Amino acid sequence: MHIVADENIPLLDEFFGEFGRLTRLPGRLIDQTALGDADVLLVRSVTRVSAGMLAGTPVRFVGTCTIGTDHLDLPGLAAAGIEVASAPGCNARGVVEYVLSCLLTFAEQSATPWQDRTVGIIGVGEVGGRLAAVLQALGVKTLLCDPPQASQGREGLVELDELIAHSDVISCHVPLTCEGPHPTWHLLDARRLESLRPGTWLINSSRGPVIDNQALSAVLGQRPDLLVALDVWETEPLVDPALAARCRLATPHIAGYSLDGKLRGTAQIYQALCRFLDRPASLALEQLAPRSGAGQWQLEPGTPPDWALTRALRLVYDVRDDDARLRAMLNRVQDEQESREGFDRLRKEYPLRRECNLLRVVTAASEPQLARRLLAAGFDLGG
Ligand SMILES: NC(=O)C1=CN([C@@H]2O[C@H](COP(=O)(O)OP(=O)(O)OC[C@H]3O[C@@H](n4cnc5c(N)ncnc54)[C@H](O)[C@@H]3O)[C@@H](O)[C@H]2O)C=CC1
Ligand SMILES: O=C(O)C(=O)[C@H](O)COP(=O)(O)O
Repeated sequence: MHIVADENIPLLDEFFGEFGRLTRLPGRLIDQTALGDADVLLVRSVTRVSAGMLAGTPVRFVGTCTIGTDHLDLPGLAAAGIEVASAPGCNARGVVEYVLSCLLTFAEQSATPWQDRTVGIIGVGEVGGRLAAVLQALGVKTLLCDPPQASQGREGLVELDELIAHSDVISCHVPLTCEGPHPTWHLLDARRLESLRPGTWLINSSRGPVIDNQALSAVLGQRPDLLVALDVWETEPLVDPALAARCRLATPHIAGYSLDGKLRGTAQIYQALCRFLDRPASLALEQLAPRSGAGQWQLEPGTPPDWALTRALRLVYDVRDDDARLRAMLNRVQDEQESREGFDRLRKEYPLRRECNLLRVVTAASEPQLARRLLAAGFDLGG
């Protein structure tokens, strides 16, 4: 068997070596010619895969080690009889940590406590659902919008315009879709962006085109009161430098880039391939992954209780580091091609980031009450 895979997928040899020959390629360079006689294609989010691309190749299985699937032509691949697997939820915890870190940063920048703000969450699936759970456990008021779930009878959800009208913070966690009853392409368009409440904090770690970037740049030019964090960009890997300059936080699509999240993605696709080939999945992530990050964080002795959670979050992940790296790259590059390459390099050479064990950090700091609330949220805070 011949497997062609994005070189940025970790543990490729360990999980897929037993299946046959492995060819690693930069994800953006995988095309029909590169596939050659491949039977299996393993990608992350930067490789667009359609039935046309696979026509004439032996590929019968496509696995994406990511949550998002907008880079795959799912109906076309299904019609061509090609099996497709993705990795739901694999890096959701990392994205939640990203959003929490944005909240802390905006709170510091605006000298406003984030716990007092109403957080509107658009898309309440793996990421949005976990974010809502942890915020609610911390006593933060949330407004949730998810029309697909509403149409299936889920209660307690609001319409998007109502969410916008009543939220101090808005965080987007929808898939990118252009068709169907609830498309998300330009979900936040000029009209909705103009209607944001004064001082709104807006965070997008879903997909770039969920927000009309041109409209956002124009609105930010008129509305310095809005604090915006963008992890994803409409023209990725190209970042509009003027828009980045108007955002308070700008990062290169790394919200879910914990090592743990990436490894989970690989393991989920390994299991899916084993199912497809009807063979036992003999390898488990626990055997192959480096030891968990648990225990590496310690709060300073005497950290005041009301500061413990903030310190714990900052220790685990600090979005300001990723923001600084992207801005340094944007300042350095001479042209758009260098900018594209710089964006991809920041992701390829991403520093080691482990998911948090907030609960352990907080418990170690003798914060039993806080720990109990976090635990009650059902938020999986790490092993
Ligand atoms: N920046 C990053 O590093 C990462 C980005 N993502 C992106 O985040 C997206 C969400 O991830 P998950 O929560 O795991 O996906 P999910 O599929 O579990 O949840 C998405 C939710 O959005 C809802 N939804 C769909 N259309 C909607 C609409 N028009 N308005 C409101 N809600 C709508 C769905 O009903 C679903 O409940 C992914 O599709 C991916 O594109 C995911 C992981 C990492
Ligand atoms: O899982 C997703 O969906 C994501 O957005 C990934 O974190 C993106 O990772 P790459 O495909 O860009 O490595």
